[in-house]
Amino acid sequence: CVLRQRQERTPLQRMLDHLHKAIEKRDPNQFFAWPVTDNIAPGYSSIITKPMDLSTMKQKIDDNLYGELQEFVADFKLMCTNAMEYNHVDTVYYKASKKLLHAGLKLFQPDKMGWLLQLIP
Ligand SMILES: CC(=O)c1cc(-c2ccccc2)c2ncccn12
Repeated sequence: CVLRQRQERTPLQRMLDHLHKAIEKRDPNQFFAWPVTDNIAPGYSSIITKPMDLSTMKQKIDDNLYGELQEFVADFKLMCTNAMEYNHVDTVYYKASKKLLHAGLKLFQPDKMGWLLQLIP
């Protein structure tokens, strides 16, 4: 097998690592940590066509699949809106996703991102 030498983290990857950690901290129950399975959420895979979760987002950062910040933000929004689509408004999951969405979007605001945006040449 070809030994893949350790790839250097690009400035964008380092910034996304930071944002990913900040989002994880805002999901203390780890509702968004792993893909939602049909076992825990009946019919999920037939209702949600584009699933997304934090472990998948982490893997995409590591595989350098995000070309720019907006692609990361889009996956974050997808993860939250999926939960608001599948779960009824009076569930813990709906409420947690709404709260996480607003907390996350505050993170991405330029003024909050100031020093982070310096990282990208
Ligand atoms: C994110 C989401 O929709 C979700 C996470 C979970 C979940 C529950 C416990 C542990 C981890 C995730 C869940 N359970 C039932 C229905 C929906 N969910």
